[in-house]
Amino acid sequence: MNILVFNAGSSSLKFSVFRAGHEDAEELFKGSYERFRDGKCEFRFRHGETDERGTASIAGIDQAVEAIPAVLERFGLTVLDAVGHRVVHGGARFSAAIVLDDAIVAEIDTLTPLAPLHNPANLGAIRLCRRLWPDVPQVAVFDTAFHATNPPFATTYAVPKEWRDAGLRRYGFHGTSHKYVAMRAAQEIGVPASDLQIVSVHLGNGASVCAVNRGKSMDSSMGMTPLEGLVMGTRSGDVDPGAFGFLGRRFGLSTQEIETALNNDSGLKGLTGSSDMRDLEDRAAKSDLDAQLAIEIFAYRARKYVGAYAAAMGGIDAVVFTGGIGENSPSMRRRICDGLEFMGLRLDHDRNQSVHLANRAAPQIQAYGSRVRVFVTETAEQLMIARETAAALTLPAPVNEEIPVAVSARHVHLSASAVETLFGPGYQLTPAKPLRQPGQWAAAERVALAGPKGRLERVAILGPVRPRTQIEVSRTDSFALGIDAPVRESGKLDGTPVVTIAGPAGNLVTDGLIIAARHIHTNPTDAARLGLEDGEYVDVRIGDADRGLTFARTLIRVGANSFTEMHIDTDEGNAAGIGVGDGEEGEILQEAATVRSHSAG
Ligand SMILES: Nc1ncnc2c1ncn2[C@@H]1O[C@H](COP(=O)(O)OP(=O)(O)O)[C@@H](O)[C@H]1O
Ligand SMILES: CC(=O)OP(=O)(O)O
Ligand SMILES: [Mg+2]
Repeated sequence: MNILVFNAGSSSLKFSVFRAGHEDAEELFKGSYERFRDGKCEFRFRHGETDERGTASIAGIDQAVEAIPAVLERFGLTVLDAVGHRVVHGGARFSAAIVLDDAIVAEIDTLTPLAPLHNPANLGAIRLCRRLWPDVPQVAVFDTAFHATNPPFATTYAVPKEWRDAGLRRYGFHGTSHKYVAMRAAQEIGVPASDLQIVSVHLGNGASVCAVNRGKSMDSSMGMTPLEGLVMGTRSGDVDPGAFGFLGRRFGLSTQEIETALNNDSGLKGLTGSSDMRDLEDRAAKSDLDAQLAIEIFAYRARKYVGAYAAAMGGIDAVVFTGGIGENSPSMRRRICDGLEFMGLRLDHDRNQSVHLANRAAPQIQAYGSRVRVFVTETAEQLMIARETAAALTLPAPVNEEIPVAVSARHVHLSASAVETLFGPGYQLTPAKPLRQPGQWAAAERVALAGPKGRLERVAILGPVRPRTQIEVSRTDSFALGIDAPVRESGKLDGTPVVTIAGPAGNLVTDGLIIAARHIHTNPTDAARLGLEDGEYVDVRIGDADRGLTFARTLIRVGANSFTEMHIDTDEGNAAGIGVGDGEEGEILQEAATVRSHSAG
């Protein structure tokens, strides 16, 4: 599948063409237009061995969008199967990528006032593509989506209820970038992101810092709009909202005028006349005091947020720099890190100076002995957008990961008091056969189950003892017993039916009879490798060509020491044509389901 990706930022238009297969998306072409000034801009096109740079007579991002079809034509990239668009603001409505149609485009349009520097260009690209290629599916990938996990105490402004009810809240942006670079750092460290506390520092023309706490965005410096937080190219970042009153009284400015000035004429541009960090660094080197102060303010604000997010998460393992400035300015990285030694972060100045970022490298630039790691890596917004676009459009496809499947025959887990009732006071079960889940075993003893319709003999007991007795049978078993058992997750036993367990020393009448919901046990390492999270549901394909089945809604249960294995019951095994001890394996299908259900409703 060939996917064209648009990434319109506030100062640049980046676009790529990817070939997406089962493995990953491969970037065939990468282009950019940036440094727009005096009706011109710089472009760069990379395709195979070709690397073209030059100046084009293109005045702004909207015009650059219009120029792209001709560029694609020139490079022979005319076969497109999908288009992925960066959309900066997704509001509260869009927390995942979505396939575009008229209604969705109209909804995105309503968010334009909340991202005035971005959404118009994002929509411009969407409309152009819908006009040029009406039959090619298009997907929007939102900057805000990664921050959907932010807790209410991070997203709520302390303002009147009526305003909050009307939707005044924090969202956060650059999510695609923060997600990618945090994941990239975790990969380099070799520890699942779910075990790490990472501060991601995206410094482009727009800039934000994100607290990625155990793999999830917890907070970020941008707010309801991409204006809050850091000093940016043309944006002020944090200012006292009291400024509105002052500016109204002093200059008679309207809210609209103040908003526009804070978005377009502030930040580095407001401080120096130029929004471009390269200009500022050149000028600062020539002793330009405005440029020097602007650089100091920029670094100081970023450093404050790094410290704040370490405190917010209660720890920090790594800082990752990315974005045009974060990737390319060693002096800015040094200024931000200077003074953070107190929290165990020490930079190695030589490493910081000699960063090379080809081929998605993520070099570490902390000093030996620094407790906090410091990474620099090129952001990969387009790659992420291509992946999400492919996922949103592809039916579940095997990820080539085989998971052992175990068919669990009926069994019971007993409490200590149940063991005594069934086997006599002080009785201890005899571990006879270890199970694949560490520490668990099948006992030598057996019990019988009795219901109004019938009895099941020689039912296995799995040890060790548990706080509560649980009896797991198949639907067929429940018919045999004459008891209607519910499908439940292990441990969720409230309101479950009563059954009689018969042992050599006595009978126990107890609730806890369930049909165990199918599930996959896994551990944090395997979960990270497989892209799984505790509590989520996946589809799994099992079985041979004749009777193979896809089991939908299979629960993921991550345990610190679990052996990765899927558990189904005998009815499910029979249906898929596999039996106990068959050594069958299942394939997890990609979790496109959540994304697809969005586009349906
Ligand atoms: N070599 C460099 N040194 C310092 N700053 C740089 C360098 N290269 C790019 N930048 C800065 O990166 C910023 C643009 O970042 P980028 O991520 O490309 O922008 P956008 O937010 O539009 O995607 C500009 O301020 C630019 O000056
Ligand atoms: C959200 C945002 O500010 O994006 P960019 O940095 O691309 O302008
Ligand atoms: Mg950007």
